Amino acid sequence: MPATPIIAPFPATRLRRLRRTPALRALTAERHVSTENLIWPIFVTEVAGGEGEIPSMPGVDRLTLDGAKRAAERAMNLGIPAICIFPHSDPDLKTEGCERAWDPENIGNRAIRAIKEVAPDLAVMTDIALDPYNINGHDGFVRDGIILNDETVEALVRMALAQAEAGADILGPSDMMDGRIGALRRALEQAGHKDVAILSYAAKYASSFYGPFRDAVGASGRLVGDKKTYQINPANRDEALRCVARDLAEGADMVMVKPGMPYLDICREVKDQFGAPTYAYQVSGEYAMMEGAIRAGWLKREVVMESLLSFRRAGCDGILTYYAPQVAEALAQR
Ligand SMILES: NCc1[nH]cc(CCC(=O)O)c1CC(=O)O
Repeated sequence: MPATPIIAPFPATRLRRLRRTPALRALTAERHVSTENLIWPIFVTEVAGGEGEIPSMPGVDRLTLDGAKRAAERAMNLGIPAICIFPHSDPDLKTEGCERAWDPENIGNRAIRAIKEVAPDLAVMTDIALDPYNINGHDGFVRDGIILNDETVEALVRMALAQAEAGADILGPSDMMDGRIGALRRALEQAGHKDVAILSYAAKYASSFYGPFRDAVGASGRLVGDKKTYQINPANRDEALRCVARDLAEGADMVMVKPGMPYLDICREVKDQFGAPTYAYQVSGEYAMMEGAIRAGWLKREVVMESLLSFRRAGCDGILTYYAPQVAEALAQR
């Protein structure tokens, strides 16, 4: 933007001139959403009968391993560049020690390999946090009600190495422990995974908008307490910027703001201050709000594209959204 926008007084300036026809509006559109901007989060289950629609996320299914392969093929055919895997793990195999988190045969790692088989060019992103494998639903180890930082970071490193070994392209640490990015980056270098990217959930807030996601991965009933001792207070902006600065300094390649729509100010600020590849996560609760209202007939489906444009306007390079395949299909039909 020029420092002083030049604007002649009315009637020389009539801003409506450029809004008059679709062609003029297209010519003057400042931002676009394209398929290349999308990352598609999917839920993969290993529980027999665990597949099917997630009640609080109508239109989103938990997938079997075969379903995940089909989703990957669909993403590839649509031109969606990346898919992000969230495991719905067997509740009987969740433990306090979270050992399954770094098991090469856990459902997340099996899904990475299965997807790479059918869609080798699709970027596969993962989630790094202990919650899918933790008996108490937290992202870190719990001792006497306290979430342990340093012990958790060691486990996250093991988890990350297993994911890199399985073929992940982008690792997504979503745990909010301190020092994890540096520890992950060092371990990846040492293990020869020099080109595995880290998309840090750098500005991740302690949000109630994650509710439907916790239903989807089967963590809702388990979570003891809340995540406020590690995720950011929604009141804070400076702290989020310090988190992003810290994660970039420790070796993150890309950064994320999460949730999305209630935190657009943070997206803009992060992009302006750091100029790094910046992503927003349009989380499960945002999906549920829009989809619920659309299905009730209270909002039109156009709100989806409008919401995605808001991220582009706020400076995001891409968006993790459950709407990715739908939006890609709509864009392909234009
Ligand atoms: N590590 C957990 C994780 N990874 C992504 C999400 C939320 C995604 C969504 O709501 O769509 C969460 C939930 C949480 O922190 O409790």
